[in-house]
Amino acid sequence: MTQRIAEQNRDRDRKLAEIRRSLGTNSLVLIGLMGAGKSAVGRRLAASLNLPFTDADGEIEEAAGQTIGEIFAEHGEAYFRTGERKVIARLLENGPQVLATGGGAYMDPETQAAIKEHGISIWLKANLRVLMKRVGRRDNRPLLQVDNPETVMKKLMAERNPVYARADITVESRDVPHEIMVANIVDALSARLRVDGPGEQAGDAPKAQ
Ligand SMILES: Nc1ncnc2c1ncn2[C@@H]1O[C@H](COP(=O)(O)OP(=O)(O)OP(=O)(O)O)[C@@H](O)[C@H]1O
Ligand SMILES: O=C(O)C1=C[C@@H](O)[C@@H](O)[C@H](O)C1
Ligand SMILES: [Mg+2]
Repeated sequence: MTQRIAEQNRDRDRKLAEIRRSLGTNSLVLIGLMGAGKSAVGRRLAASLNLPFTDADGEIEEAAGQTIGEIFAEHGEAYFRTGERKVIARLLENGPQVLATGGGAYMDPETQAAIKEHGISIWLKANLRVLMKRVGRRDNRPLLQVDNPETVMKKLMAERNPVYARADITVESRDVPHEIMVANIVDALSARLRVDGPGEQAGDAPKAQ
């Protein structure tokens, strides 16, 4: 039994090292709807890979000196999207890292192209029930500050899921411990590496070291 656990640990460490090596200067970029777990799971994924973690929403707030709610209220969504595009383009220069994007970021064609060039995109795909349960915990998401947030979420799912589906990797975001989500992402990345080889993971930046 102890031997089996030791073997599993070795297998996991081997996968983590392979992923880390294959990235070169590219980033692992988490995309998906509000509540998918990009921030919470991304932070733990970065820790497992011994990589820096960056949260685009946090960086936007820092650059603006305002919360996302304040930016939406004072300047509107279009202004937020322009800032988001610029901040993510800048952050993508800082790989290797795990980068959690805001829910709408991947909908922007320029951002999508930049992610393709500098990273591996990972869609955390969750169903409506899971998302609504999670976003109910906080009121920091301006798009959901409406009378019927579930109607908005359904509309966003219909609009965005076909676009998120272009991601390099899709991982189902379920109500399981965050560490299980990390293991699922590591397995998906590792499987993709085996299919594509270490040199085919993302855009033009150097991959293997
Ligand atoms: N696998 C999971 N199981 C249970 N709860 C989770 C899981 N993943 C995330 N959560 C919880 O759901 C909530 C929302 O997650 P998180 O903030 O990471 O979402 P997000 O994708 O970053 O959303 P946003 O686009 O709004 O930033 C958090 O309280 C988080 O701890
Ligand atoms: O899904 C969205 O459009 C958003 C998600 C959040 O991460 C924030 O980026 C902001 O609240 C907008
Ligand atoms: Mg987040």
